[in-house]
Amino acid sequence: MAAFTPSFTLRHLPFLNKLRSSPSPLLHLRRSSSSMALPIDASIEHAEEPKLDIESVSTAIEGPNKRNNKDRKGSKSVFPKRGETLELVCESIAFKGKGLCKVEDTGYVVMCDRALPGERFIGRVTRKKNNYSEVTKLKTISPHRDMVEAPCEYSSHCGGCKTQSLLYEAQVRAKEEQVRDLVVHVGKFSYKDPEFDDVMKAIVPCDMQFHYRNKMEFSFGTKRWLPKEQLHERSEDANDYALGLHAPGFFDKVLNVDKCFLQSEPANKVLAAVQDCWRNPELGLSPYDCHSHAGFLKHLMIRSGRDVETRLPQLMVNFVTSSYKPELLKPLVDKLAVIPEVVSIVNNVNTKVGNTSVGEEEYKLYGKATITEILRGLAFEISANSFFQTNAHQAEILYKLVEDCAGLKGDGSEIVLDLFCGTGTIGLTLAKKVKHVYGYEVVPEAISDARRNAKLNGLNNATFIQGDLNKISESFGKDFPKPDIVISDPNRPGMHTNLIKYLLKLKAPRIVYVSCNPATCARDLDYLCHGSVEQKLQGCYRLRSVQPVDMFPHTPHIECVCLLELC
Ligand SMILES: C[S@@+](CC[C@H](N)C(=O)[O-])C[C@H]1O[C@@H](n2cnc3c(N)ncnc32)[C@H](O)[C@@H]1O
Repeated sequence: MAAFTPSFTLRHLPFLNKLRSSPSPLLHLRRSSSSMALPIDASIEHAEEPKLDIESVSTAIEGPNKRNNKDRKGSKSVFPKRGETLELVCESIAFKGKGLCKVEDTGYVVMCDRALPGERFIGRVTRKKNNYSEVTKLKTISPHRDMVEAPCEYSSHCGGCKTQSLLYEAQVRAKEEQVRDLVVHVGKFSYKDPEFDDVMKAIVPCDMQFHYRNKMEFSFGTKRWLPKEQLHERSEDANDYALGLHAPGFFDKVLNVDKCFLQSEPANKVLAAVQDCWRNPELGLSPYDCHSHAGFLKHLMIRSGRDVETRLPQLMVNFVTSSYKPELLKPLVDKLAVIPEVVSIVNNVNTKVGNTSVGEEEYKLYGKATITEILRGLAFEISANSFFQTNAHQAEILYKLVEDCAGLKGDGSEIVLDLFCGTGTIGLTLAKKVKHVYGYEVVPEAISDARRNAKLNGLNNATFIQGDLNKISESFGKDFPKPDIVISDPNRPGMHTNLIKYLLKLKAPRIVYVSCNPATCARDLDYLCHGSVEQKLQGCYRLRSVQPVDMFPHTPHIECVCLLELC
């Protein structure tokens, strides 16, 4: 029986779509030929240094552009030169939401930010990567397919939403196709296997396509970023401060925004109130300058939740500043405290030059230090810096899928190991049906929240332990009985090789792998099912299902819930 070998000459989706409709009954869902020559292996084998970037993934999907520097006519280089302009048509959306295009005649792959399927445009080559080139769009000749009017005025510049002008159905279709491609080309599962279409579930769309984010972090900046066509509007006014979102690709430039369609209406009231007054010279507030390191205000974080009893919205406002000067924040606090939904205002003080929102110290300025949210019937307390699912509405669906995959007997006999447990949400939503939940997480505050959340919900069969799962030692696992079900929900880099080694030795009957990065997820599924000679891993799991879920409409992010069963 022939195994599937991803070919360098694969066409992208049209090819896969054709194959999908005619699966061969002779082939099995198994590792493709071990003689994978794709350079992806070198860049994605190491979870400790995850280098699964757009380069490796586009290579994985497309195959590298041939190393032959002549085209078929033998005269012209296939590699477009830096600065060269090309007329291109976007074929599909690839990893990280970039538009994938091919140069006419040579088929050379170029990636362009914000190019959407069907769009014909002029692009300038800006960068040559190993196997493809990056292109900046100069001018659209004809628009993309499935075009809709974007409701947000910032959508064509803001780094947050990249596909607002693409019909939602087309967005989810593209995400579903990306997951399939990654499972085949990075995960090395064969689409020709008769089970493949059963394993690959249709994406679950999000029925709330705007205002779904419960956490937004806006940055303060000394100089507002303007798109080229608005540069003439730049005022010569010394106070050209901005509060908004980072311009795509710039850590130091901020696009000023007065309203964001991804956050709730009450959260927009907070943003508007701050925008309304923070530049007032009488307040003496200054934005932090990440070059000179002068200035006070770093970020404005707004978190939304719901009151457990009334189910009414409640908000936490977190000012991240470079020093502790509560008197400077007082006028802002007074202005925000009158917004009925605001129940908590805190100040994270980050004195370091780094511009992260987690401070060394946190001070409560108004109300409570936490807000609450309800998920699968349980109440959760959330503090400023702990991880909580950013789309709580869709998290209900995600967690239901996790529970379905866990396939609990419901007799209270099973042990669940909840890896990367955050504030304990997944484990706790399963706790009532199992004997005990053991949760592991690196952030100490999240562990405190998880313990508090267990108490809050009257659950005393959950143990949460703080630890770095990238640094597990031989003794890991000695503190808990062998689990029946492992839930693993790592952040974007996926699982460390040592953790995968541990899981392969542990041999729990089921692993439910929840992922926010289908590329690293596909790599880890490959390790768990097929093993790796280079990493000395012997795979022992069978992939039963991969369920993509759209948690973040209009953005390139894709969540997946995967079920693995011990062979
Ligand atoms: C995608 S979140 C999942 C959280 C949780 N399962 C949930 O659904 O809310 C990933 C979590 O992994 C934690 N994390 C990241 N790296 C870690 C590491 N090396 N060891 C342990 N936990 C880690 C993060 O702090 C974060 O809480």
